[in-house]
Amino acid sequence: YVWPSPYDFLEDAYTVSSGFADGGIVDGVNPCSFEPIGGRLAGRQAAAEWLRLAYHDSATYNIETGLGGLDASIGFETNRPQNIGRSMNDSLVFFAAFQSKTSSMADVMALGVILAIKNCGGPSIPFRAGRIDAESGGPETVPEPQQDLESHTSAFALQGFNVTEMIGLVACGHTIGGVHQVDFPLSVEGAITSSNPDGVVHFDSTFDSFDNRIATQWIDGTSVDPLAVGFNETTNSDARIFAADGNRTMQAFAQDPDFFSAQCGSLLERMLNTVPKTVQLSEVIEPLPVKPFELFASLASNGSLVLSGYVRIFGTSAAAAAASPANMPVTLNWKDRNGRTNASYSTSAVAVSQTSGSLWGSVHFFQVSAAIDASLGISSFVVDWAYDNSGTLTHSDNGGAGFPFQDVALHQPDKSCRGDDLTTTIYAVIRNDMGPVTDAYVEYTSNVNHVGSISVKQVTIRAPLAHVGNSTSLLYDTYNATFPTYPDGTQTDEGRITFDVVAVIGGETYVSLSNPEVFALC
Ligand code: HEM
Repeated sequence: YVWPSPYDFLEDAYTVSSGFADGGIVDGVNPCSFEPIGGRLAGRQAAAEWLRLAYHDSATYNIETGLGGLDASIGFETNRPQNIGRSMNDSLVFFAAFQSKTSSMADVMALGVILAIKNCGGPSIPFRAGRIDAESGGPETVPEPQQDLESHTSAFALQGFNVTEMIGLVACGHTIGGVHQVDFPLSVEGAITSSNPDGVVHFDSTFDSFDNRIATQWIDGTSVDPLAVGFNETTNSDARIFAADGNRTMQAFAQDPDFFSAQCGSLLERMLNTVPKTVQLSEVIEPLPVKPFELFASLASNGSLVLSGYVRIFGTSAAAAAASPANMPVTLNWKDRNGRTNASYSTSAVAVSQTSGSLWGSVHFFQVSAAIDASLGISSFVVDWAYDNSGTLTHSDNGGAGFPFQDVALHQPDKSCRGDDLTTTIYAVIRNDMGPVTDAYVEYTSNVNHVGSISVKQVTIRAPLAHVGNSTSLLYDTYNATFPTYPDGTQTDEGRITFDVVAVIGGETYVSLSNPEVFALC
């Protein structure tokens, strides 16, 4: 895809997993053994909890009706016996922080699982976005360990998975994590200690590695899986499932770790992409090689435009990994508002001193700060860059047309502020030399409790921008809008707040997209 896109936030979170501009999701599952709630719950494993959560959410799918699947309906289902334990709500609370106008809970869950599995040494699962959160719970179709093989086979068939695929999915799910005595006393006993307060018994000896150990131990008779060799025959559902095809699938997994990894990759991809039939998923989202990050233009006190923010460069090559950002030439060349280029429409971006990490390659950030003559303006830019000073420059033009950039409706972040009375005031400047401004407003998206679920849902309000007067430039007028930070009173601090600044002039709409929440006090 090309920038800007509604998927930019998810792409950022997918791509950057540590350091500067850290997306923040991987921090919840790094290392793979990491306990939830910032490492405070001994014996529990966030990565495993996320994967179980996503499975239980997707398990409401019905292939005959095309309803259910990964739609965050799990938020309304956590009080069911099938979903026993604190883990599901803990995971949902973690994910809620990443919900926004452009990232549903179901998308964040899918992304979380993909990042967690990769970080645990598992396969690279392609990520698609576009899931829509359900408004209520789904049917009670999550399999339970005391059920017989026939029930499990038909439950998986209803979700669209045959017997071989059921064996695969269960083995891929049960290669990390384990069973907790506090929640499953019929399957685990004598495991609770002071350092293991929930009494977890892992499925295999490498619970913190997404590997084929679950299969090798099952095949060579050293399995420790409480749902396979547990004291209670009735709840040994893994044993019944693993042997459902005479152990053929488990044997193949045990023999070939690459086969296991590849099968898990494609089965889990299908599981995560099991969505209600009305939902259209996006194309696969992969890191863009060059992408702006938090790049915006505003009007300075001397009347010139200032372009500020960052450019991100991502690559998977050895050169990308070896590059030292301080030695990378990165130049941003823009076109003025009439589409013209000029040698002086250029600025060097400076390497950000803090490094960044990605699970998928190497990622480097460069800071942009350029004054632009307001009368000339800007309409798009390209980035010319190389991994070292002697290298030939790569010309990145965002798929051909350059990175589009409008200079008509600009948020003024240094003026916008929050009142003590929980109001937010957004300041903007809008060009005054293009004809009458027929409409101007802020579209502000915040989060309200999703009653019945611990996740949140988004509410967007439109606040008209009122004309205030002049600005520091003869070419721009100042506008502002004041509205409640939590517009309908039931807002929560969870989830991300973003807003767009919009101006309509001569039938054209100009938007300053996805500005971050305002915290400065008035
Ligand atoms: C017949 C099908 C299945 C049954 C009966 C079953 C049952 C269970 C049970 C009883 C637990 C223990 C939960 C706890 O103590 O917190 C568990 C854990 C887990 N399950 Fe399954 N499961 C099934 C299929 C799957 C599938 C298909 C996946 C994913 C693809 C999956 C992923 C997990 C994970 C990751 C854990 C570990 C959770 C943790 O350590 O907190 N399960 N499962």
